[in-house]
Amino acid sequence: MTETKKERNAFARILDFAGKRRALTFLGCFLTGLAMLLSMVPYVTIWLVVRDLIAVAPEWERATGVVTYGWLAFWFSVAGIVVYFVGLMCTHLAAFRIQTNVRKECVKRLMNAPLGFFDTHATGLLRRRIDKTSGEIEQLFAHNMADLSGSVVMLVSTVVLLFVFDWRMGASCIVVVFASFACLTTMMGPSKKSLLESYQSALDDISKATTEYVRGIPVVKVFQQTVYSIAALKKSIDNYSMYANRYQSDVCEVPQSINLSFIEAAFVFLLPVTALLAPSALASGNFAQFVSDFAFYAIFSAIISTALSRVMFAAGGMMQADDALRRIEEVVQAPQIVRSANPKVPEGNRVEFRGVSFTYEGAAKPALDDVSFVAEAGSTIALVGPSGGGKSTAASLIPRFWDVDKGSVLVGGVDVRDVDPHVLMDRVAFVFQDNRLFKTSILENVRAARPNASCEEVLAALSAAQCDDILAKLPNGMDTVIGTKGTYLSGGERQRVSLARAILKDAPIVVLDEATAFADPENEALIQAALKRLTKGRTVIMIAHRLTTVVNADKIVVLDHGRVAESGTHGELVAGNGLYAHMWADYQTAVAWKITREVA
Ligand SMILES: Nc1ncnc2c1ncn2[C@@H]1O[C@H](COP(=O)(O)OP(=O)(O)OP(=O)(O)O)[C@@H](O)[C@H]1O
Repeated sequence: MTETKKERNAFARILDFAGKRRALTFLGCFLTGLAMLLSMVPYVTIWLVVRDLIAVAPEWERATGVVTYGWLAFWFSVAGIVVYFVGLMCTHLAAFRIQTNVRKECVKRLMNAPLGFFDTHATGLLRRRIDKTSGEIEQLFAHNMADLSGSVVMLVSTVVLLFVFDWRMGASCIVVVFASFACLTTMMGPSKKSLLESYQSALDDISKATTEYVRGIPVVKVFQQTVYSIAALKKSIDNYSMYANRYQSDVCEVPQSINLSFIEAAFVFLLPVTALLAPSALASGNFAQFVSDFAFYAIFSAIISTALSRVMFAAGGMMQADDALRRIEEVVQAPQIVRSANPKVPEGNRVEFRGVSFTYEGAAKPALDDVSFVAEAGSTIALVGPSGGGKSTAASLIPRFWDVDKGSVLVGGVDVRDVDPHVLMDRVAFVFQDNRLFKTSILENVRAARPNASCEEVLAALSAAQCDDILAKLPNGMDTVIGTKGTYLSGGERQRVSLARAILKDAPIVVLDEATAFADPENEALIQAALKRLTKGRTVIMIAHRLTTVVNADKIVVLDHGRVAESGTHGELVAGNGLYAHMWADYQTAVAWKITREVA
């Protein structure tokens, strides 16, 4: 019951995207229904011609109405086509608006979704959903609904007409309607619906597995894992193939073939009944009338077949479209960054975590549990700790990639949830571990941080980020498009370009997540110089595994299992002989071992 209500709401919600054209959907359905009625008139006129001919046989010249019937058939056919065309125009106009608005809404929702949402929702899959599903929705509102309403009108009016002359012959034709509806119900029952859902999910999985496989090809080649690496992809293909086969046989082949057999057999049901009734018609002397009635039912049995197959295909289309509606709803209902009704402006650039707890959706344990620390304005605070301790999670809560479950993250004394998202984004620059550069020029990549920056300002930022050597070796300097014609950047080079982006942004708070992660020694020196330039006079929250980069931090916060294990300066923590002191000792040993090996 609740499910039906929910489904209806999904349909109504998507229909809302038609805006002022909403009424066109209904008008279009009405007109296609009317067109079906008009298109049935020629069948009636055919029967009228047959009836008149039977009545005057063999004096055919007395059948004077034939020409009139011919014209009637012609004009009603034309009217039917015109009205159908206008009806489809209406549904298409509404469907195009729905499709455009659904796409716009999806993009808007995704733009406003917390960045963390994209960690759990593959972007390729989201794109596929928006592209494919909005196409299916267009199909639903432009064709399926119109077809279904037209077909239902055709079916209902045929059934009514069937009882006009002889209810017994009519009933013999109706048998097929019941039998076909039984098949339709089987086709569209709850189990088939869940089969369709599983089939669509298997399709999504295959797309995800293929992307992962293609992405992982370098790793596969390096580790010679050709057999194992394809296992996940093969599993998803097998799974898809299993559902595709079941969908084909359970939903498509069996019920459809049974249904089609019934449809084709519509005429056959009529024959035995006619044979049974014929003797009494002969005896009563009304045989001519009886034959003309038979002609009527013979003609309308054919229409019933057409109407039923139309309903069947339209209903199948509706079932698929229904599934598409649910899929797009997931995007349309993507979580949104909640904007405060009364946003406050942060005063200063102090960052504070106050009793922060956060659990990822579906995770058993919190990633952060009652975490508190302060980064004073203009100071550098380092987050260190074992892998999985919660460093990246803590960093991602500052620009609201996620919102906290408990406690608060404050910037300039204001809870980040009370700051306008644009103001917050202007205040915080985030340098990711895995730097994402667009496939465009270096100029545009850097300018993404401040679209109105001049070329000189971009050049100055690139220079401050130690990118002069990169520009010098590229054919068109900063106008070179990255990723084309052999212009690929190394991990360290990409890192420096993204640091230039952060420098250009000129935000007073900088969050650095593993900024030197991909650097070789030569690049690391350059990155350190760029970082020095970027972090000067700003509040810096940095995550680093190389402990040498955090030695000079004003404060080091050690996160372990989502809790603050200890905090203090490097000297204080080493003296404290706690977790950090052990990590430092291990790090020293590792460095000494590396140097020894290099010297040897
Ligand atoms: N998107 C996610 N969904 C569910 N759990 C997650 C997600 N991201 C991280 N986690 C979990 O949250 C915990 C903290 O992870 P986080 O990445 O913040 O740790 P970290 O200290 O930065 O680790 P590392 O040093 O390895 O990068 C881990 O247990 C991790 O498995």
